Amino acid sequence: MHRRYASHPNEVKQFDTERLRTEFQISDLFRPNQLELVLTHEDRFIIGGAYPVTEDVTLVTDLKELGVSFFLERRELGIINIGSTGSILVDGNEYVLNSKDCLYVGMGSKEVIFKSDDPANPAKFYLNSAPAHVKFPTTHTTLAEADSSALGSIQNSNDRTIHRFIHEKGIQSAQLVMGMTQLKEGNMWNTMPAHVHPRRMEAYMYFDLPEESVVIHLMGEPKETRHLMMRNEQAVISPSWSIHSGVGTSNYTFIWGMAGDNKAYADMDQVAMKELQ
Ligand SMILES: O=C(O)C(=O)C[C@H](O)C(=O)CO
Ligand SMILES: [Zn+2]
Repeated sequence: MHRRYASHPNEVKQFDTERLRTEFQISDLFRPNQLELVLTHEDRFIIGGAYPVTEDVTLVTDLKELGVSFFLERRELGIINIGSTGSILVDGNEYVLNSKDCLYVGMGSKEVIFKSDDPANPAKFYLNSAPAHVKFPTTHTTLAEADSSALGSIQNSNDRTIHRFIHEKGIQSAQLVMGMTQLKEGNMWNTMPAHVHPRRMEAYMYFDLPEESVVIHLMGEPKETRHLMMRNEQAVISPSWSIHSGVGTSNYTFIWGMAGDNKAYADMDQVAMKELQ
């Protein structure tokens, strides 16, 4: 498991591009037949990828890092499949996930195994995990069953659909909140006007982005913004004090995951456009 440390906004002001990428950007989440995990000290959130192609992938890590006897002993897990159909075995129970389905796995689940239906069209499982203090049932939600709403407009280049999977009024969790935003063709902006939520950290993972395209991700305090060039299937950590917004050279989809003091998706402190610098 890789590790990222928490940061102070005054320190981040001094970072050059390379340091910003080292601290906040996560590349190479999906390696064939591997599990990749990054633990950030921002709310001890874990961002990961499980990519079973010709072999199954099991949720295992160096447990010394977590101080427990199995991964989900004191944690919960959210999974969204960004590939083709696959399945997840949770303590022997099989859940079939089509593209863009979500599975929540509750605290206490001992064995989690990721499988692809077809090695020629493998599943790709994106993972978010947060510490948990209570067990909630393992729950599968399809994209059609998500709590979805339209946001933005073509005039503002941000006509998009927000799909909420794990949140206050959806799949129940201890603190994990997770969903996905799809931008319609010809729309490039996400989360502008920007916001912060000092109650929760957040991670974005951009995908469905053509190879030659980038998303210019904006982070930092509203009056001290920085940017990162994001490519397909890369994630970015957003500390609770940072905005998180982006503009692509084409449309794209991204998964957002949060952890912190509440699970209220709408609890955001909006930043007025004139405030941004
Ligand atoms: O496009 C958007 O706007 C988003 O998807 C916003 C994220 O869901 C978010 O930042 C939630 O706090
Ligand atoms: Zn946010």
